[in-house]
Amino acid sequence: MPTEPLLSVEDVVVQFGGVTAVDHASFVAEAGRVTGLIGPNGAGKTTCFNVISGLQKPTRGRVRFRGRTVSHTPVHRRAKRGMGRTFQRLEAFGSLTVRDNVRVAHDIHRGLLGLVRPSRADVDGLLERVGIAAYADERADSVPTGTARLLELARCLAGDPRLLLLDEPSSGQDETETDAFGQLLRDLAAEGRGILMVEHDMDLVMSVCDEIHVLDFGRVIASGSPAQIRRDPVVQQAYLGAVDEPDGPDQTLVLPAVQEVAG
Ligand SMILES: Nc1ncnc2c1ncn2[C@@H]1O[C@H](COP(=O)(O)OP(=O)(O)OP(=O)(O)O)[C@@H](O)[C@H]1O
Repeated sequence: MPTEPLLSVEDVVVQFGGVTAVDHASFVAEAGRVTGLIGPNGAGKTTCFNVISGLQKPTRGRVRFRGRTVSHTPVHRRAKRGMGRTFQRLEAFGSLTVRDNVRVAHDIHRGLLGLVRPSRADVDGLLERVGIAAYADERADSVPTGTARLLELARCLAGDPRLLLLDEPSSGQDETETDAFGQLLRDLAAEGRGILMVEHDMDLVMSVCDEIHVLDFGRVIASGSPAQIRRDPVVQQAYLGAVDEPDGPDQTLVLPAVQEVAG
């Protein structure tokens, strides 16, 4: 009998007044795989993340996670069931050290504030895992943006999630950091975690994802492997069409991958 995917988004619609932000979108994210969710600015990616994590109720459709429908389950219960999320904006406590931020996240996730403290080795192990141990004693608001993004990931991992929802996790990272980050994502997936990532860095998306879903005007216009997505004419049109519009990060980042194929 085929097993159900870790996460399924099924025929989800989200309307904000007259704006249809998500338009009958269906896609899955599997355990042990890195799944990319890409699309031009305003395509509905963040709204999908909000529906999946529980910040936004779908107008219609449903979300299934680990075999249960969670469309109306509160955020904290989804988190408890194994859903972890990082945000585009940084959420860490600026006046605390990097180490204490992870310690607090650990306490919050385990719901044992003040009763069972994680050991320093547990916390430092997470910092080492994401490659920011050297910043352990720095205030969170003093570290570079790329490091702050990795701190978000460490805080998320403190909850030992089965599914990680990562919203533009590599922004602010330089090329070396992004390469290391890609390897970390592969390692996390190899442990059996599912990763669903919204990301504008197409080199990272194409090198690290097992599967990619492309949104445009709220609709899923393509799903497939990086190679399939690269050569999909509908995807190329969605991005090439965006060239006529004001400059945004999507266009410059995506076009090289598309042109590579065209050439
Ligand atoms: N709370 C809201 N109220 C009204 N419209 C909204 C709201 N949130 C999002 N939208 C609209 O829904 C559409 C999808 O937005 P969303 O932020 O999900 O796109 P996105 O793909 O994440 O974009 P970006 O890549 O720029 O972050 C856009 O037209 C946006 O203006």
